Order: sequence, then structure tokens, then C-alpha cells
Amino acid sequence: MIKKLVIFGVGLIGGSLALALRQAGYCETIVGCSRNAAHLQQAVDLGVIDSFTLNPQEAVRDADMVLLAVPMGAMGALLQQIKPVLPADAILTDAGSTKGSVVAEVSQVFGADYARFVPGHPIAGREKSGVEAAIPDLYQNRRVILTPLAHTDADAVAKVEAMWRVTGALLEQMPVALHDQVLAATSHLPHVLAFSLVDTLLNMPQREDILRYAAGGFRDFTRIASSDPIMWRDICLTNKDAILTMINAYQRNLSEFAAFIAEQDAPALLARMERAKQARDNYVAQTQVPPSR
Ligand SMILES: NC(=O)C1=CN([C@@H]2O[C@H](COP(=O)(O)OP(=O)(O)OC[C@H]3O[C@@H](n4cnc5c(N)ncnc54)[C@H](O)[C@@H]3O)[C@@H](O)[C@H]2O)C=CC1
Ligand SMILES: O=C(O)C(=O)Cc1ccc(O)cc1
Repeated sequence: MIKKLVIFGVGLIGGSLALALRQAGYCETIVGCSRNAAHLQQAVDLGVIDSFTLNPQEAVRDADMVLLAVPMGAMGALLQQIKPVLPADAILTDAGSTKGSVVAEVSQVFGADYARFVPGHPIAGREKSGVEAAIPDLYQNRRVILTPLAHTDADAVAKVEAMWRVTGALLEQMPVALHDQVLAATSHLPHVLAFSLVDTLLNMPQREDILRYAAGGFRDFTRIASSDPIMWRDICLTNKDAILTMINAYQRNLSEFAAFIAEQDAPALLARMERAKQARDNYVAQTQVPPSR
């Protein structure tokens, strides 16, 4: 049980957590905080949070658990605002898509030995944003990765794990750097590619015909280009090295495909496509993800 949970950013991610915890009766009160009173009022009206404030310092007073669920670029300023008033025994955690940058920011603001911060990342989401997109079962059977540091309190980690378990999530731990490399490969690179593909087509003189005759493959491939641009700008900026490594690897591979096509090398092209199809089919067979998530 949590007495007072404070959620900074009551959008898809913070709102979905709040809905699941409220459904389970796991919190005495859930307080939302962001910069937009209309969105927070909507969250109250939708039964996502109990109350809200626009004042971060007021929000964290008497808090037991504080979740940062804002875009990566907004985390640093919030940390500085709450630092003077965050109760010493409160647990601070986050749901950000990259971990290295928020870990560095917490260390800068709260000190390198601050033990009450538990970095976290639910590997669940969708291309829709805002509290209206929040659903209570978003985390059901989905992974939540925690990346605690050597000095992180074991008790704080256990309490964050317990909170996520209530949502039906599957908890895992991994080092910060590994998290950022793995997510750059499977999440950040695909989003960059989807944005870039649509952007490429927009620059073509025949763009209207191209989009008019696009088939299902285009829709599947580009679904995630409908994701929030601010969120993805921030993810790219805060996981720069790992994402650039993946973009370089992808560019090399794409060049190989281009060479096979240019040289009409049918066996090489087929071998690569067969290998990729096999890997993708195996992945899909092993992971049963509902299409909406
Ligand atoms: N959308 C997704 O599928 C996933 C997102 N994440 C991470 O979760 C975090 C939140 O993402 P979503 O819930 O999707 O975004 P969202 O856009 O649905 O919600 C973000 C919330 O943060 C608030 N906000 C924005 N800037 C702010 C600021 N400067 N100060 C205070 N509040 C501010 C907004 O008002 C909104 O309520 C991000 O860090 C994102 O990287 C993690 C996993 C999945
Ligand atoms: O929309 C999708 O398919 C996603 O991949 C959602 C998502 C976005 C960001 C994350 O950090 C984790 C999951």
C-alpha cells in the first residue's frame, strides 16, 4: 500500500499506472502535477487521480512515492524544483524511456550517493499520448525494467517493484548502460526510422500519389511515426551515443541491401530476407502482444 503517490505528468504512462493502482485500491491518494490545469482536471474527471496541483513543491509534501512520467527533457527542472522539499524517506522513481540521462540528473541534483531514486521504464505504450489514452491494463504482462545503482536502497527497489506488480507487470533489472543500448536497438531506432521514412516521402515530388496508394505495409511500418514528437525528440537527445551506434549499423546494413539490388544479386538478397523473416517470425511466435499495445 502507498499512502500518497505523486505523479508528475498524468499522460498515457502516468495515467495508466494511476488507473491500475486505483482499480486495485493500492493508494490512499494519488496527486497529479504538471503545467496544464485543464489536462489535470480532465484526469480527475476521468477518475485517474484524486486531486492535482500545479505546484511541484506542494505536490511532494508528505509524499511516500513520487513518479516522474514527463518527457525526458522536463525531468531535470522538476528534480531541481522538488529537491528542497522532497521528504527524506520518500521514494523517487521514473518511467522515462532512457535511463542514463535521468540517473545523471538525479545524481547532480540530489548527490551521487542518493539512495532513494529507483530508475524505471515500463516497456509498454502506444503511439497515442495524453490522459485520454490511458488504460488500466496497459502494463498487464508487460515488462518493467528497473536499473538500480549499487547504492540504491534495496527497500526502495522492493517498493517500486511491488507497485508495478499490482499493474500485472513483469519486473526485471538491468544495468543503466545495457538498458540504453538494448532500447536504442529495439525501440529508439525503429521510431527514428518511421519518422525518417515519412519525412523522406514528404520530400518527394510525387508525395500525394505516394500516400494515396500506400498499402497496409506502409501503415504498419509507420504507426509509430504518429507518436509524440516532443517525447521522441527528448529520447533521441538523451540517448545520443547508443542511438547513433544503431543508426550507423542500420546504414551499413541498408547499404548492403542497396548493393545487392544494384548488382541484381538475387541469392544474397534472398538469403538476407530469409534470415530476417525467420528471426521476425520466431520473435512474433514467442511474444503475444495485443495489437493495441
Ligand atoms: N508513450 C509511450 O509509449 C511510453 C513513454 N514512456 C516515457 O514516459 C514518459 C511520459 O510519456 P507519455 O505518458 O507517453 O507522455 P504524455 O504526453 O502522454 O504525458 C506527458 C505528461 O507530462 C506533462 N508534461 C510535459 N512537459 C512537462 C513539464 N515540463 N513539466 C511538467 N509536466 C510536463 C504533460 O502535461 C503530460 O501530462 C516519457 O518520459 C516517455 O519517454 C515510457 C514508456 C512508453
Ligand atoms: O508504440 C509502440 O509500439 C511503442 O514502442 C511504445 C513505447 C514507446 C516508448 C517506450 O519507451 C516504450 C514503448
